Amino acid sequence: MPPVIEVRNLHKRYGNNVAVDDVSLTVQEGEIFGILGPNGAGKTTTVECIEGLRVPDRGEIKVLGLDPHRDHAELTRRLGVQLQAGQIQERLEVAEALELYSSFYPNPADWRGLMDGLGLAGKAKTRYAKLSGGQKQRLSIALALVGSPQVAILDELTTGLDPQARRDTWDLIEDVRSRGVTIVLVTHFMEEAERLCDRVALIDAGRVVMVDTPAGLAERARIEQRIQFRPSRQLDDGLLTSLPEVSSVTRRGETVIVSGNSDALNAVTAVLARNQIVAERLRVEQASLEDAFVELTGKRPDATS
Ligand SMILES: Nc1ncnc2c1ncn2[C@@H]1O[C@H](COP(=O)(O)OP(=O)(O)OP(=O)(O)O)[C@@H](O)[C@H]1O
Repeated sequence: MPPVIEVRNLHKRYGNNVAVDDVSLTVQEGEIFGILGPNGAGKTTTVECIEGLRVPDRGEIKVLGLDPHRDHAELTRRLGVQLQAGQIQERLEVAEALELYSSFYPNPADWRGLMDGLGLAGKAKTRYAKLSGGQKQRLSIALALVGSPQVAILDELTTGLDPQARRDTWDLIEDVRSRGVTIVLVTHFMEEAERLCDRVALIDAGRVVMVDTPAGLAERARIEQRIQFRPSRQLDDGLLTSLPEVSSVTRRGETVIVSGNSDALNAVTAVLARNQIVAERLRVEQASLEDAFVELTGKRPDATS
């Protein structure tokens, strides 16, 4: 089956500023595909080129076999895009907005169901301008899905939502995917990517660093284990940093955090035993997507540029 989205050697600059240097990626039908990267990495520019909102300087893009720029009108009917603030009329009420946008599409979704699913039923008669930030966000998700798109592109899906609304939105996205919709998700939230995405492209400085499953990325970052404990008495970090199995030792308050390969736990406990130190509140964690992000880009996912 041909990929739903195919991006080859995308390059886009704004004046002298190269926003996207060389991005290639493919998204298969029915996937939830994540795009992760630090601030300014070129994620939004990449998806705006995919949506046909920006014209690439170089490279090729095909979405559902169409050219996003040349076939923009056709693609708009088949692609769901989250509208940004400013693109929705302030005076429209929630139900009016959903009804209006659903009328633009040949086979719209049940907009009342979307309104309920996104917890907006109580706000049906509220004007857009009077909604809270989280409610505006939920309406923008509903509007992205109201046309029953084959592909939905969601940029910063749950930014501004409280934890419960975020989880409800994840459930909704999984439900949408189970109906065969292909989803591209730009996100800063590692937990979101781990929970939802089948594959993730990690983008840094306008280039794709790696594409893999969230677990695959964590593994490829080669941080296999993280060990946390509180030593029962004073511990010289040098005892641990000198171990070949250990790559780093840091401290958070009284807690010692050791990263290392899969033999690190045995090596660390042996050293502690030799020095009559008990590892209290011992916890061993496998590497997360966040660890991989930091390892592969040298930046934190929530850092501002
Ligand atoms: N309209 C524009 N005009 C000029 N420069 C821009 C424009 N849009 C983005 N840029 C610049 O292009 C680069 C990539 O921006 P882009 O918004 O694509 O990154 P991003 O990964 O989505 O970042 P963020 O996570 O902060 O939203 C940045 O240096 C940004 O300042």
